[in-house]
Amino acid sequence: MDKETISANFGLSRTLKRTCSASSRTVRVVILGQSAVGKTAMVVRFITRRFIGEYDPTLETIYRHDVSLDGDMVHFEILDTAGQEEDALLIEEKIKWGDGFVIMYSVTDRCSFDEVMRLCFLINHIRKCTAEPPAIVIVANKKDLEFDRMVSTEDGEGLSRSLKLPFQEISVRDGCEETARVFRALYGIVIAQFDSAPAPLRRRAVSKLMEKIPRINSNPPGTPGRSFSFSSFRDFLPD
Ligand SMILES: Nc1nc2c(ncn2[C@@H]2O[C@H](COP(=O)(O)OP(=O)(O)OP(=O)(O)O)[C@@H](O)[C@H]2O)c(=O)[nH]1
Repeated sequence: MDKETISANFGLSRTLKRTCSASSRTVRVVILGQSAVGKTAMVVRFITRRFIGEYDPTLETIYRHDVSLDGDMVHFEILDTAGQEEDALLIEEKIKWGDGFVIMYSVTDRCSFDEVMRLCFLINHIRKCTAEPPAIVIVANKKDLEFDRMVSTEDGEGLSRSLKLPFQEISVRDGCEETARVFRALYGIVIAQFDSAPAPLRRRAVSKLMEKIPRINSNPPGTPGRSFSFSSFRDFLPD
């Protein structure tokens, strides 16, 4: 890692800057999508700026990562889900926990695209009592694999229009900035909602189940602002 800090300047608008207080804010993000669409690769890219080719199928993990956004510190807690069919109660707990959601599919996998709609309805169903619609960004990954493409950009844009949700097509492998833009977009929506929601609706869900998910700190205690290298990242992984 050539930079000491991951201090992405996300170019937040002046309006958004005004709505963020100078103190740090915690934003919880849940990454959803079928297995092998690139969820872990995206989170690791965002945190380390590196693309790491192979992972074991995800053990659910919450990554904690502090980022400076135009002078404001944002404490991200990012839940990288396992991408496999799971028990309805577990998924419900995770959806209640999140402030914002990335629903990812791969342009090389039509089934993963079809899954987006289901996940979106699920989030909307579980979060239906909140004042604002849930903060969701749809992400199409692996656009570098043009020859294997099974889902066109137009398909993605059409889905985004019908669900009225922001959409980005990216390659986690090729684009570090594209990956950061996903988190910037989601952060913008979440913060705008935080600032407009009445205090009782801002209360966060706390559950025993969520406490059991292992945490990885990208900025280990004692080294504030330092990003972790891939080797230290592995050191943080649970056995
Ligand atoms: N070509 C290409 N491969 C990618 C890209 N993003 C991820 N991959 C690869 O896709 C495979 C799956 O990536 P993961 O990040 O493990 O996918 P996941 O969605 O977390 O999978 P689960 O943990 O099973 O839910 C890995 O081999 C990655 O290297 C991309 O943008 N382009």
